[in-house]
Amino acid sequence: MTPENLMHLLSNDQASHILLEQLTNACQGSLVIDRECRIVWISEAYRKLLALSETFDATGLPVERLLPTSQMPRVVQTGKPMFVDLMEINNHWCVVNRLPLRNEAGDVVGALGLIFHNDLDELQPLFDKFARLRRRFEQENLLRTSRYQLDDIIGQSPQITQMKRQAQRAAQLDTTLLLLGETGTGKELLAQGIHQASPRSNAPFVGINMAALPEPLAEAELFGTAAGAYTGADRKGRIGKIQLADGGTLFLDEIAEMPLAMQAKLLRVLQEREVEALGSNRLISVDVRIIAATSKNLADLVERGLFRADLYYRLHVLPIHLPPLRARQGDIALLAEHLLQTIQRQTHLPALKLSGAALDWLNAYHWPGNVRELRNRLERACVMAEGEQIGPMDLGSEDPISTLNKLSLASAQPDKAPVSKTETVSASDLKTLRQRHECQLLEEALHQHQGNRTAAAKSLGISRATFYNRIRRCRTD
Ligand SMILES: Nc1ncnc2c1ncn2[C@@H]1O[C@H](COP(=O)(O)OP(=O)(O)OP(=O)(O)O)[C@@H](O)[C@H]1O
Repeated sequence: MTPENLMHLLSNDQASHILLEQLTNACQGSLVIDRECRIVWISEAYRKLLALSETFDATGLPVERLLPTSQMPRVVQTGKPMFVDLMEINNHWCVVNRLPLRNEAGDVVGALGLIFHNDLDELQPLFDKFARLRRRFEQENLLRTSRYQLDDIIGQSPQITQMKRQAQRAAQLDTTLLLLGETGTGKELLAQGIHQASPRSNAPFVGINMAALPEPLAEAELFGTAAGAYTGADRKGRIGKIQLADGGTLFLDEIAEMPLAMQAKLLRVLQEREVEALGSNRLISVDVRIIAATSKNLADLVERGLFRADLYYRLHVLPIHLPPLRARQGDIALLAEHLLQTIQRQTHLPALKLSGAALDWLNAYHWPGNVRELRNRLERACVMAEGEQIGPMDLGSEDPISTLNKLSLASAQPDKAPVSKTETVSASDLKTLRQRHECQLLEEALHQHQGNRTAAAKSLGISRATFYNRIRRCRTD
């Protein structure tokens, strides 16, 4: 790709050409990607910095293939520039500036990245400190970052717009938050977005899923263990997630699964802002913002004595409700388009469009696994579709679980799925029927995946935690 071709992407006017040439000369590397995040231009200096061989043609490659941690796709996606970011490229510390490129109509057509690594001597102490900290964190496997911003939450429905507004306001406050929504509605995405939009964005975002860890492990993970208190791997002691999140945000996913004894300890952290590692009698002050999330009805659990009322009130200061996908009809097409682009970018599968019938099916489906399920179904469709369009069958419209959910759709949205006048199905029949079918499907999926729960959950388009909960319920009923 020549600079002329590049200019064709941007505009043909001479002034932009000269400006780009000057920018390229002024820095020690420049890179341009198009809307699909593929490289359309890479300067000679950048090629040298990356030590690319002379014959290697990088144009047309997804930028993440050349630079796996590149933030350029984010710039294309958000249309917002990113100034003065630190990035290590081939053992050189660089200062990177990234700018969106727009056409005459103002639409983002790509992004330009400019790298500086000469004459940065005065920044050397900063680089050294950054590198030292990073090494330490990597060695201790402690590096945690949040990948998402509030802008990454796709949707224009009134429900999602209101939720984003609430989240934006909540980000500025430092209070504890409780995110309430079904599985796959984007609670973790929202928690990360709030952290990024908060004054704590430069500090760690640490997440823990209470449903994914057995009780004894969960306590050590969260509160840490004191040196010498245990034998084996924990002999040296371990920093708990609460302490790791010091200065930043701690995301407690599936909080309803937290054992009662641990709830009491967490309450102390919330009240006193102090943490005591297992096997230690020393209290350490911590400054963390807690964002908890659940898909359960916590108030109901409190009534049944399964969740502490005092902790519930501490957490319930600022609840944010995430709407289920079936209640955001207007967002389904938008999300599907966005997710298809992401899947195609990440997997390099051919670009496919949804047929009208596929879109109708997406809009009519009940979405028990919400956005996560939508993504999984689209991913599968990209692999299964034989033509240039994705049809309803490619999305799994004939799966037993889809049919099953049409039943629940009938009960949830009576105006969308009329029931024959002669049929009288009681709600409890439907519930039992659904549960029985669901248990069968869960067991079948588990069998198909040789007992691997993560794979089984994935094949059903639900989270691992939901899978654990549901199969536990099936086996105890
Ligand atoms: N509004 C949205 N825009 C774009 N992607 C979304 C949106 N909501 C959810 N997703 C995507 O859907 C997937 C599931 O989201 P996430 O893990 O945040 O859900 P969750 O509510 O925390 O699920 P669980 O309760 O099962 O843990 C992720 O890949 C996330 O990026």
